Amino acid sequence: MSDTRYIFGFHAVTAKVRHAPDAVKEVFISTARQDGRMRDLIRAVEAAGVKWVQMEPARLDGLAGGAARHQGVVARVLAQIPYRSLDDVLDTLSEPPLLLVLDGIQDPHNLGACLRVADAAGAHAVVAPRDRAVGLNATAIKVASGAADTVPYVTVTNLARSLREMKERDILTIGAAGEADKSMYALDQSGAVAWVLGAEGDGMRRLTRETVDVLASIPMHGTVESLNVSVASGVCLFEARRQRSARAG
Ligand SMILES: C[S@@+](CC[C@H](N)C(=O)[O-])C[C@H]1O[C@@H](n2cnc3c(N)ncnc32)[C@H](O)[C@@H]1O
Repeated sequence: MSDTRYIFGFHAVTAKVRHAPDAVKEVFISTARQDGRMRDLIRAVEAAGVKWVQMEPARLDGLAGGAARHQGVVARVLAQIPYRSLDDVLDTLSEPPLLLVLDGIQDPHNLGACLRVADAAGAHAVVAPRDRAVGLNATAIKVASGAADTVPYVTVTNLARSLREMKERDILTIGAAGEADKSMYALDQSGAVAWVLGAEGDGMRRLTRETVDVLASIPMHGTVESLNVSVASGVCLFEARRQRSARAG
């Protein structure tokens, strides 16, 4: 039998059922929830031909590892996430790439929030180093609110090499760095862009900084030193989107 794992929360389970029903082996629904939202979910689960069973809330807590709120729904899904390569993603695009590169994010909540914002901004993939970064675990999938199934999460063995490959494809690689003199609003981001964001504590690694085409800052107007990485990702990606729309007229 294939390896399976548990995902939880309405958005994560609904997205999986909608976008990858074959990967959903079973859905567990809390006996304590019989509201309209749950009935909608059950309808979607049945329409996808997926088996579901009711379960006591305490047992659901156990399946979800007791770590996060599962909202009364847990699903057992195939463990293999269909990882795609960067080339796979880039070769199938019908518009200039918009990528989010995360250099060593450690917190699954941040990864989930970055995936969510990447989806919202229409980014084509989130790229991260395979080692030294948090993986797409159940918490990240839950926080992503469904975006873990819509935005490819591409892991690479050598981030600097991948950045060079992006540059060879004429993708402007921009490192987000609070101390950079250049404001991100002064950059032309209306073409192919990869925004590169640093990790929670140390920011971007030296080699990453040296490899990107340009460093740019989000101007800060208050007293805090930096933004949370997912917030910074949102500001950068949405500015790139805004410039594309403005250029398209
Ligand atoms: C929590 S911050 C890390 C702060 C870290 N001390 C540093 O020096 O980068 C995570 C990442 O968000 C991005 N970021 C946060 N605030 C930013 C700002 N004002 N301008 C540009 N990027 C920012 C950067 O990529 C940063 O590495």
